[in-house]
Amino acid sequence: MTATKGLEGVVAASSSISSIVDGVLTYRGYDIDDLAVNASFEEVAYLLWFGKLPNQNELDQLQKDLDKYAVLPDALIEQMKLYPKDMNRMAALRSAISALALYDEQADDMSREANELKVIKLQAQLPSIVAALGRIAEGQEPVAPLQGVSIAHNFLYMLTGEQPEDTAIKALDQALVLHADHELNASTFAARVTVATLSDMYSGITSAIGALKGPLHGGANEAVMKMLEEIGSEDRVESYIQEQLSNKVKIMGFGHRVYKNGDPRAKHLQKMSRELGEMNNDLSLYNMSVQIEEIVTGSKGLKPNVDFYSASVYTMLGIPRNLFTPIFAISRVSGWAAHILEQYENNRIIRPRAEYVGPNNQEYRPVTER
Ligand SMILES: CC(=O)SCCNC(=O)CCNC(=O)[C@H](O)C(C)(C)COP(=O)(O)OP(=O)(O)OC[C@H]1O[C@@H](n2cnc3c(N)ncnc32)[C@H](O)[C@@H]1OP(=O)(O)O
Ligand SMILES: O=C([O-])CC(=O)C(=O)O
Repeated sequence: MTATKGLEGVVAASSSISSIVDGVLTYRGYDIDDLAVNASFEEVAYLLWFGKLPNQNELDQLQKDLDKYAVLPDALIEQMKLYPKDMNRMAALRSAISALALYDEQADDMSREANELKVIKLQAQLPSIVAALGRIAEGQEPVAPLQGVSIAHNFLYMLTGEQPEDTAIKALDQALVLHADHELNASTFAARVTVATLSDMYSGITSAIGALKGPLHGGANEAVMKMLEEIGSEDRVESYIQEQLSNKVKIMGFGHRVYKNGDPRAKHLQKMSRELGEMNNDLSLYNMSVQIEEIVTGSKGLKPNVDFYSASVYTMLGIPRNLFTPIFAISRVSGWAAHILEQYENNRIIRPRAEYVGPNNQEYRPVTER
């Protein structure tokens, strides 16, 4: 038995949710380039869960269901207020989603019907939790969700307490579409491993949030922004990046396990970053990002991934850095939930083997003889 480090190239599940073939990403057979410019996040979430784009009645019903469940249990809000103010927002989100299961009487009901309802509840509640955590950490009261508006609109409203601009809603909605699913990435795999033991959906999503938090995965978007802040100005990009590269430090937001010729989502986020910069009359973050890309791609051949330009996009939308990865989770919970439903439909426990490389033939000696 020989291990494949990082399971590179190992096909570990069959799935009909999303695919990456020759650098083209599709959700249920729809090209991400098509969905990114034409579909709303709600349509995409429905597509991932139910395998088809919704008609108007189905979309209206989804909106009603999301409205119904977006309101958080009071007890959860009170609990979140007890979290330390300097909490890591992803750790707090992981804890809050785990706690949410305690307030769902159907958490352990494994029927398809109950699981589909949990999908809607989680999609509705996760944005409310992220916005509430953002406000609580700043010493503000959470803002109750609006009814009848998109998740992008509601999230920006709940975070700021103010009606967002249409351009901000559109940009966030597109970012949510782009992040919704991505085949067997680390957090989706974590979710599938957890529920393949026939554990409940909340456990699967909690595992996924833990996996997304790391800087090699979803946490990279915050790490990119930290890097941009450290660089500070366009004239410092070249020296900063060259120094990192010569010290063999990874440049966050670059590289990918599957895409070797570029992530198809990055160009949409780059365009959004430029457009927001032009609108704000401040292209500095965009220009710095382009310079970084030129240097890293030029010297290492590495291309930006989905996390690279999303950092400048979210900052220009006025979102604090420590909420970038939670926003990724607001979108990706749609994909995690679709994968969990798929796993339950055709389940087998996920239990690979390990190649043992430790010592052999050891003999036990009593503690007094060691
Ligand atoms: C939503 C997402 O999860 S997208 C990914 C987000 N993560 C990041 O942006 C973090 C930075 N990138 C990385 O760490 C990696 O590219 C990953 C985690 C995305 C992929 O990892 P792997 O497939 O294991 O690639 P691996 O780390 O083996 O890289 C191959 C080579 O490229 C180098 N490399 C990969 N990414 C980078 C980078 N961002 N900066 C500098 N060098 C890099 C590695 O050091 C390695 O070089 P070597 O062969 O000389 O040792
Ligand atoms: O697929 C991966 O390994 C990481 C990624 O881009 C994602 O989860 O969106």
